[in-house]
Amino acid sequence: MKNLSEALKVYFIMGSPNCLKEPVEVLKEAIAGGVTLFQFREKGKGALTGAEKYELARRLQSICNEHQIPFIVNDDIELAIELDADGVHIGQEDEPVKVVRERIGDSKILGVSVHTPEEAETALNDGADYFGIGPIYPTSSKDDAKPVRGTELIEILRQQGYTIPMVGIGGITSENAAAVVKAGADGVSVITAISHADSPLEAAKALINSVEG
Ligand SMILES: Cc1ncc(COP(=O)(O)OP(=O)(O)O)c(N)n1
Ligand SMILES: Cc1ncsc1CCOP(=O)(O)O
Ligand SMILES: [Mg+2]
Repeated sequence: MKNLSEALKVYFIMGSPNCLKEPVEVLKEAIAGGVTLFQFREKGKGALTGAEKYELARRLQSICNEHQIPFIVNDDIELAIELDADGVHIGQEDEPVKVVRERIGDSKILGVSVHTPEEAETALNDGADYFGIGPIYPTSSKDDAKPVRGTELIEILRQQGYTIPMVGIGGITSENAAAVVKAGADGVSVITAISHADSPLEAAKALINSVEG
């Protein structure tokens, strides 16, 4: 894998509830458009469970593997271990960072959502490899999202000297992505901007262009 900061440039997150067409097609197009990292987040109304969830994860993972795109699993540590995924992403309401780091080992990527400088310090000390920060802008993809705070926390953490890779998340589009990177993020993570686009390929390309400036 290239370095993590590069891999976080355009981080596509998706599960079947986010897709207007076949998830496999959406992911293939997003990869053709240049996304650099993928998170399997099978969550929300109509989300698959059990064998169906496992099967979809496996199919999406094999597409990622074919294209050397790291495959990250959201929340479900069991699934990540079973699939030998490249990493996991957890939030403050998920299993503790320390426990997850022990379970997945040092060679896997561990992403953690942080909303305050205190959470950032703890997550870093407990083994996080990158921070997910948001919602930066209003989002309709997460019912229990915290209040929107713009790019403030990214700026604060960079001012405090944090060098850990960071991505912004929440309501990010090709129109506002550049501001997130300007604030100090290594990249942007998006669901809708790609999964609901008429052309996920063109949407991914536009995001890459905005992030690269
Ligand atoms: C890259 C990235 N950042 C933040 C999140 C949100 O994680 P979390 O707070 O655990 O919420 P859920 O996604 O589990 O609903 C993320 N998934 N990815
Ligand atoms: C998972 C998550 N965590 C904070 S906002 C969000 C949803 C991001 O989705 P979108 O890119 O569609 O706003
Ligand atoms: Mg979570």
